[in-house]
Amino acid sequence: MAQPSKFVFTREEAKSPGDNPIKISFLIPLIRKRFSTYKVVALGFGSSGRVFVGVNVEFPGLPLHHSIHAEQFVVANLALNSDNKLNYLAVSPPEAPCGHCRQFLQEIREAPKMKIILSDENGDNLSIASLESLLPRRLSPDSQLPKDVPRLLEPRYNNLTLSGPDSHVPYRYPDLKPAGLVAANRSYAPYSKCPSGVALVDRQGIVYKGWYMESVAYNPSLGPVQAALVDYMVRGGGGDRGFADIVRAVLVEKKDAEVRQEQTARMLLETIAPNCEFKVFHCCENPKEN
Ligand SMILES: O=c1ccn([C@H]2C[C@H](O)[C@@H](CO)O2)c(=O)[nH]1
Ligand SMILES: [Zn+2]
Repeated sequence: MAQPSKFVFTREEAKSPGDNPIKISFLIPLIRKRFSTYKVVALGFGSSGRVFVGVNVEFPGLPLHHSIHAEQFVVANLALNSDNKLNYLAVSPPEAPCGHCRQFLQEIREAPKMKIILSDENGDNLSIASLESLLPRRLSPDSQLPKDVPRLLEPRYNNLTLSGPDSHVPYRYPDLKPAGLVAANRSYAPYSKCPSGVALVDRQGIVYKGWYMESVAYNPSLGPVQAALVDYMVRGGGGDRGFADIVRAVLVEKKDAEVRQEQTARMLLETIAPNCEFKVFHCCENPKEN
């Protein structure tokens, strides 16, 4: 039987005393023990009743803005598991989500109503604040996007197909190109309209994928490699060997896109997985049917 993920708890496992979802922060010390090298842990309570874990991820050798915040990890974990709502969010005490994450979280529908669980440094004295109260004068996606545009975590399909001279040439590793396209088709890029997806393969031949998630405030956006690394970590990729076990990666994005991930993705992968073979495939939007 497959090992259960340490990054997703089922409804049963997440049951806290009294089965009260707001008490999910009782899980934090447990996770902290498991991930003693990480400093920040976040827990997200999704609409399916599962609890999703996030940790902060730093990349030695790279500028700090490539890091993944624990809260962003939670959001990517929800997205990978197709849970489309984040009802409660807790961060390891005594932290609360930082400003960057408060802004990133705005991309989720009805984000202002999201409940943030706060506690003292021991994890006691729980209280709940709405995200709105923590970020009252925010830049809101509502001012930029029509209501019917799917928000982050809502199902979406970008209608992308592979394009260019090599689009029909099978790649040596047949799983990878379609996985990158599937990821790009789930990417949330409503502002730039430049979606992208990444698929990674480890030494065991297991495929992981993740997609670019944009923020209306641009900088809090999560890159497609970072999102794929969340999948890699959630599913235990690399075991104790970490990212060095990633042997191949593909990026799928639009050719000549205004927001291009290629250079950053290459740099990130070269730094964390020096033996990784990296390939870029281009895509375009299928013409709309009348
Ligand atoms: O809300 C926050 C604030 C910081 N961090 C991480 C980023 C970095 O890895 C470390 C120091 O800021 O903590 C988070 O994960 N969430
Ligand atoms: Zn943060």
